[in-house]
Amino acid sequence: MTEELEDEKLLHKFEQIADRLSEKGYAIVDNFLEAQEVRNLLDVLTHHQEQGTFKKAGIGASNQLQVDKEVRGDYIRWIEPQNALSPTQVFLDRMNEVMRYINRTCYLGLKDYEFHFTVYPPGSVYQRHIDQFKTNDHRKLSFIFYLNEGWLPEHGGNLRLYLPKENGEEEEVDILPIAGRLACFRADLIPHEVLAATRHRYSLTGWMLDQLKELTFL
Ligand SMILES: O=C(O)CCC(=O)C(=O)O
Ligand SMILES: [Fe+2]
Repeated sequence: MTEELEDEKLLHKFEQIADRLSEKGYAIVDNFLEAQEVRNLLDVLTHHQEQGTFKKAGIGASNQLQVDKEVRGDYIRWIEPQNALSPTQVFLDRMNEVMRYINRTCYLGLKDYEFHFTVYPPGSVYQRHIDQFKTNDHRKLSFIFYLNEGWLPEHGGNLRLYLPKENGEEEEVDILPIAGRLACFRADLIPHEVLAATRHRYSLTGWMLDQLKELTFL
């Protein structure tokens, strides 16, 4: 593929994200990275797992950490951009481009982002929640990038969004966590949950913030 055509395709993906976010409050884009780039990210995740650096995820802001298996069963490892391995850097660079594009078109005033690697063991869930902390509302957009090759509907593990409708009811949207798929939604508006899967479910999860990360404790 020529470089120009590649740029055009990428721009189209950014447009899709921005348009769908402003129209519907969520967006799904497939093949957000090349298949090989997705595989490289899964290799990095596996490497971090072998290092034993994943931790059981908690609920709420870090200073009121609570670990509750019923509510949330995933394991996470935060990314430190300054120490990121090159496949992770490729992902972060792409997210940076997304952030700049969204800022030019959606005026959300995004200033920074934070991401972690995520593993849901078989049978684990994340019960219905929204991603904005009560004590810290700097998370504007939520992003999940899935790394699961050969994922089939019978494996379960959907991300289920509950979209508010005008009549006060909700519309459910189910999203399979397939390799190369990026899901994003308004962190302040859209309740969602992760359903149990029969396989390990791998992803990168993160947020775009309207404040620099090092200031979000303010
Ligand atoms: O993995 C997903 O599909 C969603 C994860 C999620 O909701 C969260 O980490 O807050
Ligand atoms: Fe969430």
